[in-house]
Amino acid sequence: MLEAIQLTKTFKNTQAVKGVNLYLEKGETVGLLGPNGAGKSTTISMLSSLVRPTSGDVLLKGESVKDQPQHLREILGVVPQEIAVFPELTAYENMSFFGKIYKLPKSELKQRIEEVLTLVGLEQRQKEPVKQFSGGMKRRLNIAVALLHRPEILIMDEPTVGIDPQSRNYILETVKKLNEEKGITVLYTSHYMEEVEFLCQRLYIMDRGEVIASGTKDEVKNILSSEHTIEVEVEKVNPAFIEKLEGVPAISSVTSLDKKIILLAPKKINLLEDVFDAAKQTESPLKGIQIKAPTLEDVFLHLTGRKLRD
Ligand SMILES: Nc1ncnc2c1ncn2[C@@H]1O[C@H](COP(=O)(O)OP(=O)(O)OP(=O)(O)O)[C@@H](O)[C@H]1O
Repeated sequence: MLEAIQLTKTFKNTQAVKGVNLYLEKGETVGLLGPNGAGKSTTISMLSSLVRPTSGDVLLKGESVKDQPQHLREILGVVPQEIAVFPELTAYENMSFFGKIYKLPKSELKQRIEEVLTLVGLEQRQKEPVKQFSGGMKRRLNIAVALLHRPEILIMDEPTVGIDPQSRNYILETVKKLNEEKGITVLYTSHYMEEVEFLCQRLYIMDRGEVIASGTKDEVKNILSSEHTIEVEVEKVNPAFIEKLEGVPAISSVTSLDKKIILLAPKKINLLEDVFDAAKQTESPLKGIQIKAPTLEDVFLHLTGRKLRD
């Protein structure tokens, strides 16, 4: 339905996006995952025709949107990261303002506003000025604005950052409902692995401007299917201990995070003895050891050497 072909964006000296390919099939919810600065917002701005690519193209139903972004805008709803509503106006007045911009017929406007405000759970609060809303309520209103013109595709840029858990759950449930009941195709940008796990059928992982892994959730986890993760808890990370572990041939990656050292190694190999030996030789007291199946978070760690939320 919507496809990015070798999208690239360079800002002065920064190559924010470096040849990204991705696609959305009708009816899917797709996750775009990556840490801050990975290039997610720039990618979706190009996908939505808000930013012109340095090179590459965006295809809607197989046709380039470069010279005709209007058709894309008609069927696309974009929920930006920043809240883009007027604080002095009520929720209803905000919706009415954007409805007029979208040129919704007057006869339809009132009913449509009520429909979308109900969808995001704000129908009871529609007469209140937005400045009285919590951060989560403002974000829900932001989503309502994007839905006003009945888009077929919804692109959401980290819609749950910095809000209370209740609003977050509400937003996640709303996105699920929009996809499952209304058939809206969703591209959901996030740096929360668990949100993508809950919502999406497929995902793209971006880092430093590039897609570094993609596929269904299982396909991405299978990148590490023959590996297991060993989490070693320590009182203090001792560089000599890390160095010793890095010297163990069977360990494919060693990452230290706070007071945890995360090791990846083939499932067949029992590493416990090597870990205990390394700890003893470097006089590093251990607080605990856990062996786990890899998660999407581990895949990210393995591919980049960093945690998603550094
Ligand atoms: N208008 C701009 N001018 C210059 N550099 C920019 C501009 N927009 C983005 N960048 C840079 O491009 C890179 C990618 O930024 P982008 O906002 O796309 O990442 P992101 O993955 O969405 O991160 P975040 O979660 O922080 O929004 C960053 O290094 C950023 O500083």
